[in-house]
Amino acid sequence: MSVPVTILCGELGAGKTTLLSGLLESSDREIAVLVNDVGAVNVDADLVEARTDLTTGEDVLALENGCICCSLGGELSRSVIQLWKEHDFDYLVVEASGVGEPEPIARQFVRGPAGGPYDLDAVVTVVDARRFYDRFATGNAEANAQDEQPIPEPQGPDDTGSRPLADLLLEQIEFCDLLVVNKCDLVTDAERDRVVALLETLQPRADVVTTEYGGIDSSDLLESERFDLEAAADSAGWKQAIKTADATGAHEHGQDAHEDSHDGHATTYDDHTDHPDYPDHDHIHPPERYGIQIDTYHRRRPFHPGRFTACLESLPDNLVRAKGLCWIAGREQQAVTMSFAGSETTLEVTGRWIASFSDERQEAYRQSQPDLPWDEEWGDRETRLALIGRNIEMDDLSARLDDCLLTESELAADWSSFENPAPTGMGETVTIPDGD
Ligand SMILES: Nc1nc2c(ncn2[C@@H]2O[C@H](COP(=O)(O)OP(=O)(O)OP(=O)(O)O)[C@@H](O)[C@H]2O)c(=O)[nH]1
Repeated sequence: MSVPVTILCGELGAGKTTLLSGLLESSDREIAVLVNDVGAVNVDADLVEARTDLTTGEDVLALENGCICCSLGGELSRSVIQLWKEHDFDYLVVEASGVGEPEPIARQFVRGPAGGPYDLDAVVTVVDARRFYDRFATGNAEANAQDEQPIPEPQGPDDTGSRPLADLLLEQIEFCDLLVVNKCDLVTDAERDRVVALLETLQPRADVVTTEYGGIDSSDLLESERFDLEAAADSAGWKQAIKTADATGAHEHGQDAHEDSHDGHATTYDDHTDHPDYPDHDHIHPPERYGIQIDTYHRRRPFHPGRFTACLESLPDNLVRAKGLCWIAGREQQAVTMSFAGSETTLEVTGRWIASFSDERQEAYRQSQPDLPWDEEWGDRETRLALIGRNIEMDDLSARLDDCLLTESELAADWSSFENPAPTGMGETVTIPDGD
């Protein structure tokens, strides 16, 4: 029988080890733990080893050579298979380092060799409620006054740096089955509720529990059978927002790309009203009183590279998350993914526009994707962004983005003559700091 696995993720210091230690103490199962920490000294392994009820002395296996996701192909699989062969246990918890992406780890247990002896049960992300609130949920001062909540004191710079770890934190939130909102002793009830509402927007599929010092019932965490790879990979709030916009016809099939289109589709959730396009869950959506909004921005006209990157340097404070594909003039081949997570923005080449391939290949791709929207002149090139914010003027943001689109005369100009900081090679990433 395969051994169930829980992957435990979360920011550095969010409380993963605290939660795990409590779990090892309270559970009567034989739990093996795989810890991956960054840094030379593996503090967590020592701590967890001291508490684990396995007795061989090798119960906690540490992947010390850097990051779990970099050593994934080989070391992780080898380690867990070796663990399985040499020890007797009935559950495995993988504590990912605070800088590990959960998806590649999860894939190892689904499609990799570790998928044989193991069965991935759930991906759990621990969130530090205080830090999350201060970073993402405060909104503007006016909004806080409306909510009659004191404006929290700034916490000062994070010892881990706020980015790209903020981006990674959102990815950990966007790819998980259970969110544990820890350190609730450090927030007020109202702050905690806002954090929960925002998390439910960012990851509508996950269950959310709130804890202090990781105090969670082991049955909530182990053998929950929550994991579903495809659903997890597809369930991020921003992806759902883009899908919803598509489903509600916000798409312009074959529209003249020279014509400005304003098809942004804004959603502010009503209390107790289920979103029509989140099929697989039944919890209440982020209520309107928290002022959380989701919008999509879709245009079939390229951005001017200079104006667009300047705009990304000063995105509104209340924008929590933005992600999606961008069409940037001068990058006619590259489909660029823009990702904003609270402070900085990254632009990464994540693919090629189908329209940049030979006619033959275009035809083959289009046949395999008959629903792909296609413009006579520009093909599949387009910008399609999901925007998630709190008390934010989405129309103003859309107008600011529109100002970055090429003007009529720029459309007719030589786009390669524009100064262009956007990345060029596949996988290449450019980080644009917040200039404010
Ligand atoms: N106030 C408060 N402190 C907590 C809570 N949970 C954990 N801590 C403290 O936060 C610090 C970090 O907790 P850890 O459990 O080591 O966090 P971690 O996520 O394992 O950290 P890394 O291994 O560095 O990624 C420790 O000092 C804990 O005692 C909580 O609910 N409230």
